[in-house]
Amino acid sequence: MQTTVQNKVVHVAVGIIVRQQQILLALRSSKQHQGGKWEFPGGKVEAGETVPQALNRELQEEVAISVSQSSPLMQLEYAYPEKTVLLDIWLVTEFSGEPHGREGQPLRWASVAELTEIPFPDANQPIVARIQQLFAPE
Ligand SMILES: Nc1nc2c([nH]c(=O)n2[C@H]2C[C@H](O)[C@@H](COP(=O)(O)OP(=O)(O)OP(=O)(O)O)O2)c(=O)[nH]1
Ligand SMILES: [Mg+2]
Repeated sequence: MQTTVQNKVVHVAVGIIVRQQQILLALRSSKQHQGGKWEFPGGKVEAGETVPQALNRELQEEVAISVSQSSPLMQLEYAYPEKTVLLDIWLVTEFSGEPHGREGQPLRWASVAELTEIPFPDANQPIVARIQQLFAPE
């Protein structure tokens, strides 16, 4: 008999945090899923939360900023062998606080051009393409 291992989709709020044409990245720890890759900060949406609420909470917990302006950019579902994620990706264009890795994770600001050279989780390629499109000169 064939068994299908497909747990429910994990809904994740992800922030593309922009300041002076650069984007904030955080290094996922080697112990995490997709560890050792750079990510756009964010995390799982909890029961009863809206996505903007989850985004604000996660960005506060992970990089110590408060979102003051954001807009939805795209949604992306991706099936890793071990789980499926629904990435709910928001552009964060205004925030307060100076970002730092509150969980000890290294942070970096990357230009849009640099994004193609950086190792991201496998799901992220369409996000990078969308950001490049967004920032492309006319
Ligand atoms: N934050 C973030 N997660 C991503 C990206 N790309 C990608 O595939 N993911 C996946 C990795 C994880 O399976 C999931 C996010 O979960 P997470 O580990 O950040 O969740 P969390 O912050 O709530 O952390 P935890 O408390 O469960 O450790 O989404 C990305 O760019 N940013
Ligand atoms: Mg996270």
